Amino acid sequence: MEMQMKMSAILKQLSQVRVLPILVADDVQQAIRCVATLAENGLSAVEITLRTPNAMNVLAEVVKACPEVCVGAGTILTAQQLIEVQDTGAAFGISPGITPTLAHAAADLGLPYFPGVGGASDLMLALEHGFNVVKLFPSDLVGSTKMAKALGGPFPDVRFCLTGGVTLEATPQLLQQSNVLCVGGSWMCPASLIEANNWAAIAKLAAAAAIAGK
Ligand SMILES: O=C(O)C(=O)C[C@H](O)[C@H](O)COP(=O)(O)O
Repeated sequence: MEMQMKMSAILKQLSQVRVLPILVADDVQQAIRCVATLAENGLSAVEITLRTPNAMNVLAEVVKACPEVCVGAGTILTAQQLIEVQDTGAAFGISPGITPTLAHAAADLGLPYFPGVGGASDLMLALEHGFNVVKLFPSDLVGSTKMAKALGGPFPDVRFCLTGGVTLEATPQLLQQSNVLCVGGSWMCPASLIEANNWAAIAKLAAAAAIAGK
């Protein structure tokens, strides 16, 4: 599928679910079980961070095991990681920030990509490379909806995924800001519950998050 079509499909999905769970996992079976639990409870898109030694393998196996889920990769810090992410068949990539190298590489690869921004200069770099949907990170520290609203003045066509410090309680209000596409967060799949294989607890957190996104 051509990049623009892939991107449109992802944006449509994110605009429907509006809450993107962020998973840190190193064990393939736990990650598959976690992503399946999130999806069964209404969260049909997920970001798997590349923060653990086995994360790229986890990503590849989740992509294979959960074809009904829109699986993306997070914490992309290098162009090499972007290439590896595309090879896994992941739907999209996300970074906590933006560099010219990453922006060039993502544009060249044609992988749907959401760079991270913390302010206007980052956003201008993203726009130079054609990226107008970005992750605002760390959202709570750089002003959350106030920042998104302020950036909406000079950049009216940009939409944000607010990530970093987002909570269940804050979600409905954050999603009311008109240029916020979605929020991301790790609260519905905390490491302690994954370690404990407590899928029932994750199911409850996911269901509540899905409702908050409606
Ligand atoms: O590693 C990355 O690139 C990330 O994706 C960072 C995450 O977005 C945040 O760490 C999630 O923030 P919390 O919901 O506050 O845990």
